[in-house]
Amino acid sequence: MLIETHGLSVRRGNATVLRDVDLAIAQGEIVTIVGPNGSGKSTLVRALIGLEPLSAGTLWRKPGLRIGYVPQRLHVDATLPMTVRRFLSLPQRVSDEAARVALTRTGVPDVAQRQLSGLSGGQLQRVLLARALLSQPDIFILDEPTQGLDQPGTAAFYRLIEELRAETGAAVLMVSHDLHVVMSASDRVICLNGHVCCQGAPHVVSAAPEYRALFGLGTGGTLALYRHLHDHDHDGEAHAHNHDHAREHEDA
Ligand SMILES: Nc1ncnc2c1ncn2[C@@H]1O[C@H](COP(=O)(O)OP(=O)(O)OP(=O)(O)O)[C@@H](O)[C@H]1O
Repeated sequence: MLIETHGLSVRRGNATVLRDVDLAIAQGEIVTIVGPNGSGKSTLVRALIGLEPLSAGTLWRKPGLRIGYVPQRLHVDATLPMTVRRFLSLPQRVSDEAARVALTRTGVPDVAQRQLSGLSGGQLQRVLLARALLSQPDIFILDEPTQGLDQPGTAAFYRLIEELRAETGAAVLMVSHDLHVVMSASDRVICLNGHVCCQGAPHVVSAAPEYRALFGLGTGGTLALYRHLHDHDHDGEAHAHNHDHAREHEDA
């Protein structure tokens, strides 16, 4: 295992944002977290990285685990001059050659001397991925890395993630709202709503007629998928836990 949690909980003020989360990520697998807005996906990712203190439970990371984190958003201050090349050497200095190889591998070979603030959304995501790649991670952790990209851009980005997984053997943990990605590119799907509502192999979900009817519905489809997973028993392959219907309806 690379990362394992037991009973992980996170509070913010009086609110419990995450409660009793048990999960484990093994080497080389692609795990996708889905869930409605505000269900704690980003908080979970940040907790796994060590950016959120736990209020209860345990978090174990393999000793020496290297994480390549691609955040949901990077707020680039346009008044702060910063070339892509310099950015790639933060916090750890990398050679020109390593930077060139990483940018080429992520499909943006010509941006090294460009200002970070002048990149398109798609270029910036690839630069962030190049930076993650440079840390030679055991696991990539990506929080909605394709937010703001168009459909072809999104598809190409996820193909790249899969290629990198195959080439490096790194695991991938990502938050995604894109149903096609969840179904085609994940080994395992975790549904979150403040706690783990259910998890299982995507084929278990995609085999269901209800899911087929939903496939391709776009943004509405994610929540529908999420409901579907709650409403059906998948022969024990997905584990249903108690879940918070009031919250679900509120989010709908
Ligand atoms: N900095 C913060 N201070 C206080 N509450 C916060 C903070 N960040 C998030 N929260 C709250 O924690 C809960 C979980 O937020 P989180 O961002 O983890 O959800 P999410 O599933 O990633 O949502 P989204 O799909 O909208 O990105 C929400 O109720 C949110 O309002």
